[in-house]
Amino acid sequence: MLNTLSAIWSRWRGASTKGGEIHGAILAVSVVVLAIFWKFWTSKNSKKASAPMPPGPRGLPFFGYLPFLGTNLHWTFTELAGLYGPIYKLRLGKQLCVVMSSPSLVREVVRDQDIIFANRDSPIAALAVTYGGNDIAFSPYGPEWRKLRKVFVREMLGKASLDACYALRRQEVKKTIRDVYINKVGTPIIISELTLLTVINAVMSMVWGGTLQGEKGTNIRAEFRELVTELMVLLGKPNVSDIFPLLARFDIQGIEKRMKRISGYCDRIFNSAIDQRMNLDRAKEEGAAKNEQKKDFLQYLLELKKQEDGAASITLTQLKAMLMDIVVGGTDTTSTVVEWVMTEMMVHPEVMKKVNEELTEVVGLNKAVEEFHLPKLRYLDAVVKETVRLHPALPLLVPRCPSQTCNVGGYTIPKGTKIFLNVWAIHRDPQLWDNPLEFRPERFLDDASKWDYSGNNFQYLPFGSGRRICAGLPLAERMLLYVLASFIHSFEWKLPNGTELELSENFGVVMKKRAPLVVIPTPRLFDFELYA
Ligand code: HEM
Repeated sequence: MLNTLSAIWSRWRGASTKGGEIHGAILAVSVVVLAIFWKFWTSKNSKKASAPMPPGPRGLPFFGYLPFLGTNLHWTFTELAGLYGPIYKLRLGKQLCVVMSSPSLVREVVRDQDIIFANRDSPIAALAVTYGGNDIAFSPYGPEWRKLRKVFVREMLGKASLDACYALRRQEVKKTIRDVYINKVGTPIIISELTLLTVINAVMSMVWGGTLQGEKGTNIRAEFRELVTELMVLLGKPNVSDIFPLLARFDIQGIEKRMKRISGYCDRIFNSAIDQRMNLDRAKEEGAAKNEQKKDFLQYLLELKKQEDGAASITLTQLKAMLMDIVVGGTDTTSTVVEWVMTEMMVHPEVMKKVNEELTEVVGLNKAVEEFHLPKLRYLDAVVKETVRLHPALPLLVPRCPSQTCNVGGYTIPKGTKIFLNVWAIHRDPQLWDNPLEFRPERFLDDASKWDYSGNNFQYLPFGSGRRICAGLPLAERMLLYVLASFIHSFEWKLPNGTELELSENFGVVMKKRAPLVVIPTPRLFDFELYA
């Protein structure tokens, strides 16, 4: 490079006459600046190249560490951190994985190098059910993902839109409470099933409001509950096709095939809802249908789809993939957290007592819970926060994948590595939390501003952090508290005689309780009109 510059310099000298000294000085300075830049750049790269790979277990040839993983991945990962430290690598078949479990490393990934790590390593099962990753959760980082996420977070889940569809959520929660009051008082109920159906009903109501009503609608919701349950199980299963891509075309476990079947079923329902909604809109334009007062998510999305050339316009496939994100991402997660909260309260009756007292004070025994009560339910909020500390619904978040080779914690992380952020371990780290295994909601009351779900405190990340933080957070927060507060305010919940409560976990894409919680409701409110 220096030779080339001196050649230009001598050619220029020959040609120049006046002002030669000034230009000469400029050129000399340029040479020095370029030389410094060159030195800096090469030394930076050589540092990068010399950074070692993280330590980690060797595993077996071909299989890597796969045979030793066990069923509870988050436990194995936490044990390995005890041996290798907060950042280590392991191979699962062909796939290189790096597991991190300290707030400072998480910070490097989701804050300092967020763009590099904003990609997903999408499993085949997820691609099969999200129209090839055309949704928000599994699409790669880029302009399309940014567009979808903006529509989702700002338009659909903005405050105005969530306020506008409160009536739809309320209607479904009330329906469940009425059903329990009429048909289930005194009988054992699997709380996760009751909650999942309530949340699916509420979410579907918000998604397509008035369409798909009546018996057809009821059947579809019941079927959806089963499909979502199966889908989550399949998503959480280690898939040979992901681990050994050469075998992917054989789909040995049949996971892809089953996912495609579920996806096909959902697609038919989405098409039917879209057709009905478009017919309704056409009728409205022609003046044949009454003006509807509530706008559901499908209407928002169809309006965006209509803006053929607009920067925010979306395709029909993207629209349906986003519906899938709401139905799948928003239902099982919420009902799982409700089950964990109820379980912890059963284990800690003194906590349940305090929640009841708060509800009596804030709402009153002569009224039903409304969403405007929620900000005042500070203790219940702390109970939920403590529950998701100990039982984060996604203990390893959704794995990320760097788009280029980079450096984290002084180690080289090659492009394409699958990154697990072990939030479960961070939430139970004794160096970060006093008596971490103790269930003590009060820890979240002391300094409420320090604890929220925004992902800015890297010690507490139940909804993730950074660009890929849960896109449904505003809705999740409302739905979680509203469903819980309504259930607890309306009924007293007791365990069937002789029940021995345990808190063991079942690892999956969403971490559930191994044995479902069974509880018996009795009415708590005096006025039976509140159940009507
Ligand atoms: C209690 C309920 C919920 C929990 C605990 C939860 C948790 C999470 C977590 C941990 C992530 C991964 C974040 C990361 O990688 O940093 C995530 C992503 C996501 N969640 Fe949620 N979620 C819940 C409810 C919802 C709801 C109600 C919706 C939709 C309405 C939703 C939609 C999504 C989407 C679309 C993503 C992917 C975001 C992206 O990749 O850009 N979630 N969620």
